[in-house]
Amino acid sequence: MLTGSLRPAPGTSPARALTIAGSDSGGGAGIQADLRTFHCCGVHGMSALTAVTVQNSVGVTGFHEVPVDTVVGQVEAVVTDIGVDAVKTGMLASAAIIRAVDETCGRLGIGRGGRVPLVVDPVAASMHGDSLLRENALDALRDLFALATLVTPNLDEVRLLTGIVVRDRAGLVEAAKAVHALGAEWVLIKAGHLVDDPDCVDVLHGVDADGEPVFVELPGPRFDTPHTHGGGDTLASAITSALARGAGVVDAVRFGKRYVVRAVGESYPLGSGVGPVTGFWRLTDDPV
Ligand SMILES: Nc1ncnc2c1ncn2[C@@H]1O[C@H](COP(=O)(O)OP(=O)(O)OP(=O)(O)O)[C@@H](O)[C@H]1O
Ligand SMILES: Cc1ncc(COP(=O)(O)O)c(N)n1
Repeated sequence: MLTGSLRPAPGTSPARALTIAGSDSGGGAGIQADLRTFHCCGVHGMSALTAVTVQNSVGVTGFHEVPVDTVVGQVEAVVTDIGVDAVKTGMLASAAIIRAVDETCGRLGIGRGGRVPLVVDPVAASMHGDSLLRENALDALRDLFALATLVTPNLDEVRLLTGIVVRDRAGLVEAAKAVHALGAEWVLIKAGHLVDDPDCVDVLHGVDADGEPVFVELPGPRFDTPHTHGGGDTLASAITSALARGAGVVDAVRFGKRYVVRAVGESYPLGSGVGPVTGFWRLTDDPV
């Protein structure tokens, strides 16, 4: 449970989180969703942009990668000056960017073996099925898992990464074991795409301090809405915010699930296609 004011006490600084991800010009997913969620979770948000997508509520018509040196430069600039308490990756776009992020994070003490937790959301495609990852980048993405405190694949990403097709809740557990075997410390399998299940029960899997396997079910309702754009980003960045504020992985994931359930429950239509989840549901009116 995260307690305390969301705003820093006068003269103190809030926890700091960094997203390494792509821009969604429609504002529903990507760095826009991540920064919105960081702010609403009381965390100072920073970004290292990897790609600019041409995107709206109907789909993604193209993307342009940021040069690798500029991606690395953004990470180094903020980490060496401002410092960081947790990092999240989203759309990494290409094998070259993934490998550079892997090397940079390892060198700066981000991820397993370091001081700073790393959440890897292995974004491969948009919810419309448009690719957000260049061909031949899957091996680099799998390699990055070895550095991850937590990876958060959806069911399409599970299939791409492991070949496993999940059809029911038992399949979620099998998927969690298979993805965990790729090297991450913890794995959260998201059940949003299991559309025949009346609920959305995500599964978290890792190993406890005694080396014993741990499985945690994250139950939640399934809302009857098409407007779930950015749900995965909002979940992973809420988890990252909680980690930045000092929570352990299991508590951070429970917080993230509570956060995204509310965001999906209050999602809104936008444009002529799929609207976003409300990552800012925590905002309250300021009576003036
Ligand atoms: N219709 C829904 N009602 C309630 N919760 C949902 C719904 N759809 C997805 N979720 C929840 O939202 C989170 C994101 O899950 P999902 O499987 O959709 O990930 P994703 O595909 O990566 O998201 P995105 O659409 O952002 O790519 C999970 O916690 C999931 O259980
Ligand atoms: C820049 C960027 N990052 C991530 C997503 C995935 O989100 P979704 O699956 O909701 O389309 C996206 N569409 N765009």
